[in-house]
Amino acid sequence: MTYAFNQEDRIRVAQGLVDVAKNFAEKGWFPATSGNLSIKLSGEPLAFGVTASGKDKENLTVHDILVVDGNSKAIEPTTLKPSAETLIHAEVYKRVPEAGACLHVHTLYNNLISDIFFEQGKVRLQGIELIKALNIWEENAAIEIPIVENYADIPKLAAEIGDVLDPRIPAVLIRNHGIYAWGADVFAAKRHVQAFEWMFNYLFLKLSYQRGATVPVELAAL
Ligand SMILES: CSCCC(=O)C(=O)COP(=O)(O)O
Ligand SMILES: [Zn+2]
Repeated sequence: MTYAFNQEDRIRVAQGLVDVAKNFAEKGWFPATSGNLSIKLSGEPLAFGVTASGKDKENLTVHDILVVDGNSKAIEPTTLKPSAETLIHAEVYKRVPEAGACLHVHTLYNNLISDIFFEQGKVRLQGIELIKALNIWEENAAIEIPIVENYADIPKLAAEIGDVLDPRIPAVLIRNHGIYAWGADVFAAKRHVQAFEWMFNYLFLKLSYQRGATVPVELAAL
């Protein structure tokens, strides 16, 4: 298969990744080099720009991005190694053809929620205004975000994510690991990550209050 992607498109993708990384880094969403990000290049066959493995995403530059194919193999000359979790991005793009960007962050609240609700296989959110950020507009809407085990075997983890994902819900949680969320473009994917993170913070604090916990002032002020 010949890959002849447009260099202007490549620049768009690399810059888009740097911009979204800056936004998430300001929120502290890339602890200890965790997280990875991708944006699809235009056209067929599947090719996407993805962050290189082990880079400090808090200081991401366009030199930390490489272009890979649907098998997660680099399709340009590079010394960079694609993210260890690139297969998950490829799986999302194969299962959700309309997805144009896929973003992964490890945060405290997505980890807590993924563990608390793991046995149920999903976490339900209902009646929260930010559900509308997912383009779901019905009154008192309820959504369920699937949760999968954190397999060390990445092909197995990617396949499991592909099996459980619900095309109506643009995210999957990995137990005690983080969230993968996607959207038609990087703007939508970023909005989805931000909405889920806010709702997980909300849910955790609400559960804590209901169970009689005294919530630290700095968290209560979020
Ligand atoms: C230090 S975090 C462990 C790996 C991980 O889960 C992650 O998101 C970052 O991996 P990458 O290869 O994309 O740097
Ligand atoms: Zn990760």
